[in-house]
Amino acid sequence: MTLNEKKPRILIVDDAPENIDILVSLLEQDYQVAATRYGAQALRMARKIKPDLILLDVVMPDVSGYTVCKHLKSEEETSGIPVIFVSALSSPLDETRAFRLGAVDYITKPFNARVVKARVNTHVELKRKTDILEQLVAQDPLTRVANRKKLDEVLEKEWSQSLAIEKPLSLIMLDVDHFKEYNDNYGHTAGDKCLTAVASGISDALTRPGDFVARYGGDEFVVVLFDSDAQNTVSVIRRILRNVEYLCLEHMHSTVAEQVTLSIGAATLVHQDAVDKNVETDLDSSVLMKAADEMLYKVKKEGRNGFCRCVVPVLRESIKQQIASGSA
Ligand SMILES: Nc1nc2c(ncn2[C@@H]2O[C@H](COP(=O)(O)OP(=O)(O)OP(=O)(O)O)[C@@H](O)[C@H]2O)c(=O)[nH]1
Repeated sequence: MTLNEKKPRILIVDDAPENIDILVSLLEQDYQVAATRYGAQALRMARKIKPDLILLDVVMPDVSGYTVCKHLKSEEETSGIPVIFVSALSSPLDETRAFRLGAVDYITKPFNARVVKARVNTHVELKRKTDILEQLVAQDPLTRVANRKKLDEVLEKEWSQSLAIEKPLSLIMLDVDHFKEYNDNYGHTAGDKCLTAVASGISDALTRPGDFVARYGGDEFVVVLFDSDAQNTVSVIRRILRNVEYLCLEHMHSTVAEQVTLSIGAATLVHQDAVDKNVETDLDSSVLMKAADEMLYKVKKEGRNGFCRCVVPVLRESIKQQIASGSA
């Protein structure tokens, strides 16, 4: 491990303080260790600190380890955390139940400290490799922003969330102007560098933790902004345009400017109360892509190097439910 690398995090959950003490002293040299005696608190801590591994007792006074494991595996943000049960229960039935619930290992008490450490090391290493693989699967190898597969996943999730809690959702589609000419004249390697720099310019313009950028393909990028109304979306677009302008990437073969510029189309999903002919009731996330793409096409047609945006109205879910139940 290099100096800058953080130690992996381990959460110990055991109702006996003496067991916690033994495990902490065994692991604290190589890991950041947190501990709790309560199942319910273990769930809260797991969501907050996102440990790389959980050592979980079965019999606890409030919530059993089995229940904790079931909850961990059912929630998206904690389902990937490996769980090793450490328990005095040693029947095959107990062990198989733990594995059925998603545990990666089962250690019976009284345990041998060296064996515990060896098993912990193995599972933490496996988790590290899984994390790397998951990141690679979701990443565009050239620009290191998310890839299209990840975009599909994120958009679907944000779309459902937007409908469920009636928050606006914005999608921005960005395309480098005359990128073919850039490639043809400056070469493919310079083209790659240009795309990487543009991707950084876009990423740097995104300020909130949930803001998301993906390479859609070729010289096209897509940004997804949850809970971002039209006004905030315009601010983000302006920041992106400014960042790319500041890159000062020479493009003497563009008809628009002497440097690399972008054309941008954006669409914002807004939730409305009234049923009128302009307000759609049943839409899916592809409508935002389509609307942003149409706006992008408009900008291209009008001379490039700028942006155009629109609003996609959708009927509030709560109103839809009232209509369905006949109370509206
Ligand atoms: N260097 C590089 N070029 C790529 C990559 N992926 C796609 N391209 C090139 O991107 C160019 C996209 O060209 P077009 O779709 O015609 O777009 P454009 O020239 O920007 O035209 P407008 O969008 O209308 O301004 C093509 O020349 C592709 O070969 C890549 O990963 N690296």
